[in-house]
Amino acid sequence: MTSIRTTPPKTATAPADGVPSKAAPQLRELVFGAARAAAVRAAASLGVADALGERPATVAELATAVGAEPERLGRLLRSLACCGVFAETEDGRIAHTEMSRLLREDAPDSLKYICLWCTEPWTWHTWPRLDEAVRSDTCVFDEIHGKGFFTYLHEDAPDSARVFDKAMTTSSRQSAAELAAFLDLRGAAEVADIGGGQGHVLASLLEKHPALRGSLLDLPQVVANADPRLRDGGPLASRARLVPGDCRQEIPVRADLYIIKNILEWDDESTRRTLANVVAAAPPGARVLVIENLLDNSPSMRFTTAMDLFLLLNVGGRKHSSDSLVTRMTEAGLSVTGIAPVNPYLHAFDSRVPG
Ligand SMILES: C[S@@+](CC[C@H](N)C(=O)[O-])C[C@H]1O[C@@H](n2cnc3c(N)ncnc32)[C@H](O)[C@@H]1O
Repeated sequence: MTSIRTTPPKTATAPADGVPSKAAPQLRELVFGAARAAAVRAAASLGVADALGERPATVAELATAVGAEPERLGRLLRSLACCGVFAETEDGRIAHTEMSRLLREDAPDSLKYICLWCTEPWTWHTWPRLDEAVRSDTCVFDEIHGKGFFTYLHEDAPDSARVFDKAMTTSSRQSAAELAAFLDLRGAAEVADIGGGQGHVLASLLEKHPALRGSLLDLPQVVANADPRLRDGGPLASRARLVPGDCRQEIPVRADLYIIKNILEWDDESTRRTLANVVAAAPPGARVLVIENLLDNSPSMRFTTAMDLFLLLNVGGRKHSSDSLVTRMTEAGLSVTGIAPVNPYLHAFDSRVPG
């Protein structure tokens, strides 16, 4: 962010040539964003999209299928249809749209768990304290719960932890194939995915490169539910090592390539310690690939800037710009050798450990 205008132009909200300004209705809609998010969450929790097939259904049929009160379900669906999530046919039935299909659990590109994760109960306690987070340097989530986000998830909110892991697996699954296609792994025999979630990215890489071996490091409760392909008895188990741990404490893994994808989004001290631990564990010349959605160069600034605030609240973290990531990697002693898009939303920062 380079500059912020402090005095808006006088014409900012004035009607132009008799055309009523859209500013007031737009602002009213904006402050009702919570109603939109809650409506998507309710539809996902009720399983409405899963209950609706390719043939349009009446609200009554859907209400029976999901165990809802028909008149109220109709109100929920009307509100969603206004935004393009479901549509009402001329004879008053409910039909799928491109967006409502994404709420189906069995959709190949399903966003069901991402929608649930972004609207989990704890989010509704943290958003009202955004002004506090902006005013101070405290982490709102830690203040409310007296413990860090991941500790809270695993100690106090196991259902939310499961939603989070499924959401991460969904987004990994969607980017894993692109990452496997993007990555040139010539010369790499050992890869380590740090904070690799349930291991979808690692499994995709091991499947694509039959001689490659790999380690998955994540929190113990996450690694315990790793992708079955990587676990004992799984087809990739003989080439996979599961490493439960805390990457801010230690990274007990030697590899030629370290992948750090969507991890360096927490507080700066955690980022500093994680990168320092990678540098300490890696052999000289090892490759370190940091993969992130950026605040610059993003085709979805509305999503990325919202996620930036979400991270500020729950982990005292942030989304990065190219410059801020390069600065942190360089400060850790890494030589950044290139930045390339993996897909329109993700960028890979390639670097080497000195030596
Ligand atoms: C945003 S997710 C990213 C997961 C995966 N890399 C991906 O891109 O899909 C963050 C991951 O960091 C893990 N994590 C959080 N704190 C950690 C820690 N201290 N040590 C290791 N992993 C951690 C979480 O369990 C989660 O899997």
